[in-house]
Amino acid sequence: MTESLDNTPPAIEVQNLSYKFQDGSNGLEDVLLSLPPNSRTLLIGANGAGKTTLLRLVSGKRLAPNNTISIGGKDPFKDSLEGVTYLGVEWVLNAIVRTDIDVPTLLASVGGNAYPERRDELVDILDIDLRWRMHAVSDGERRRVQLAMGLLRPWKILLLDEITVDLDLLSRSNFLSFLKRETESRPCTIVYATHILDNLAQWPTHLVHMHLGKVKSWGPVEQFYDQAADWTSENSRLGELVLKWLKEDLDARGPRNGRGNQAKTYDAGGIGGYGLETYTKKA
Ligand SMILES: Nc1ncnc2c1ncn2[C@@H]1O[C@H](COP(=O)(O)OP(=O)(O)OP(=O)(O)O)[C@@H](O)[C@H]1O
Repeated sequence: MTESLDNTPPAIEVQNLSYKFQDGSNGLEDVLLSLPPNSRTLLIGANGAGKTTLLRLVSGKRLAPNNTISIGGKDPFKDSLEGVTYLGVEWVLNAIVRTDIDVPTLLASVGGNAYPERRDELVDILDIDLRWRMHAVSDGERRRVQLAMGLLRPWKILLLDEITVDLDLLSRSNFLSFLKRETESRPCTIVYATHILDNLAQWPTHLVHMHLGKVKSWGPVEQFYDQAADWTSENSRLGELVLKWLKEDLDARGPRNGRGNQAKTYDAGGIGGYGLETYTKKA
């Protein structure tokens, strides 16, 4: 049965969520989260921390144990919720956006004509040329069309699994501003897993820090920024916080393949400066 989230505040509640993959390995361990309606959450963690696993479970694409995930009071897997949009790798790889097809046809195929104002706004914000043919566009242009397709229907929950890597800085900034306006103007909630923190410091309302399938810390962003009050700018504050988390996580995880030298961290001279020239090995 497909249910709609129309009359429910889009809160995401996760309780005692543990998940094992088919091969028996641990995916998630005892995850607890409570993300309020209209929040914008950044999901932070090193490669392999469990971000995609969590997003796929929350989206209802994978079956989670009973009573562990609730979206607006409903189970996203059992109720196959309408209004939950998950944009991740499978969606990015969809072959249709590489065929010789024009943009208006593509947008119409995902319901664009039912939401003409949203369609036109997205075309504008993502700077899409309606004359493009999809087999002959750049990766970033293709991604912009895909984003317009993915965001067209007015979702209530948006789960983004790093899908902005191909966007130039201005397109990404416009896209993130659009998402922020959405959460400020209608009942909807966003969780965004990303490694790219440029110009993101003002964006999130909440942070979730994952490591080895566990949520190490989560909460309103102010809580974390308070801990980092002495950092100079907003951007370096978020960047430095995440760099600190990832270094701690690497230390906690320990060496791979039984070799000590692979788990060392390198001081890049501060994230704000992108000090690639000043790498110094730490013990
Ligand atoms: N189907 C699977 N079976 C077994 N292990 C898996 C499976 N899918 C993922 N994993 C493992 O689960 C862990 C978490 O993977 P996941 O894709 O959730 O990480 P992530 O935080 O999204 O990483 P990234 O930042 O690289 O996208 C990884 O160690 C991965 O190897």
